[in-house]
Amino acid sequence: MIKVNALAKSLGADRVPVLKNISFEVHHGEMIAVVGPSGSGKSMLLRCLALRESWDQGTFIIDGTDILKGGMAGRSKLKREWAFLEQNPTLYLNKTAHKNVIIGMAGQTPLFRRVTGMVRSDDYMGAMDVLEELGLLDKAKEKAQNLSGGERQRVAIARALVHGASVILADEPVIGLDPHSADAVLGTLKSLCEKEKMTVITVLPIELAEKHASRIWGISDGEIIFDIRGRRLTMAEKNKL
Ligand SMILES: Nc1ncnc2c1ncn2[C@@H]1O[C@H](COP(=O)(O)OP(=O)(O)OP(=O)(O)O)[C@@H](O)[C@H]1O
Repeated sequence: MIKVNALAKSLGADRVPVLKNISFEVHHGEMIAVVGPSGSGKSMLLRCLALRESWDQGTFIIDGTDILKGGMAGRSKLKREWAFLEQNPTLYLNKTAHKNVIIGMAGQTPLFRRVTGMVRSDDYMGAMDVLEELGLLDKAKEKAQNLSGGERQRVAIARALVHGASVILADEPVIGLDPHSADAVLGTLKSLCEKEKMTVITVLPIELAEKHASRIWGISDGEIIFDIRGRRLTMAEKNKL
């Protein structure tokens, strides 16, 4: 279980509050969509959870371990097992989509294979399977620099899946995709949550959140103003955002 209590974050010399008193509990297998207007703090929330930003205050407990107070062990477990997909994912632009996914497996690949560049055939096929699942089979041999923003996002998702991430934090992972492809990618993530108990926390547009998420957080002005199970938002909830 992930438990956050009273997370607060402010920025700049004036310490402008960006996140205020954020508290929640998340169970394995949930797919949570974060919705809210531009500038409300959605990306900052994900960045804080990924430990890419320091916290001004708050507690962060994962499966009983206090991540902010527990020394390096908890932090390195998080860095190892959580994947953070930013709006512009970091890929090796001169390497193929498939190679970018394989690189995500480096931690599980014996050193001699990493040094020699040899890849086990089941690793190779595993990466191909995930690329196919995400609708990228025909792009597997394409260099990342020739992929669109949405395709790069999916390569980053594939890398996280192949790497065996238990938690995925994704900032608008289907931006730029046509509706059919967006549904397919989010459907894959949802079924991984349901079947493999993976946890996803992702910034999404409202209509995709309503369709795919098991839970929706509405964020406005740095606060979670509603926390509901996945369903269509009421007009009152939309008006609060
Ligand atoms: N590095 C920074 N320095 C100063 N202010 C920042 C910085 N990063 C974010 N902010 C401010 O923090 C607030 C929250 O930003 P954040 O990027 O989390 O919003 P968002 O909800 O993700 O917006 P969008 O939907 O447009 O991506 C905004 O007011 C933004 O201007």
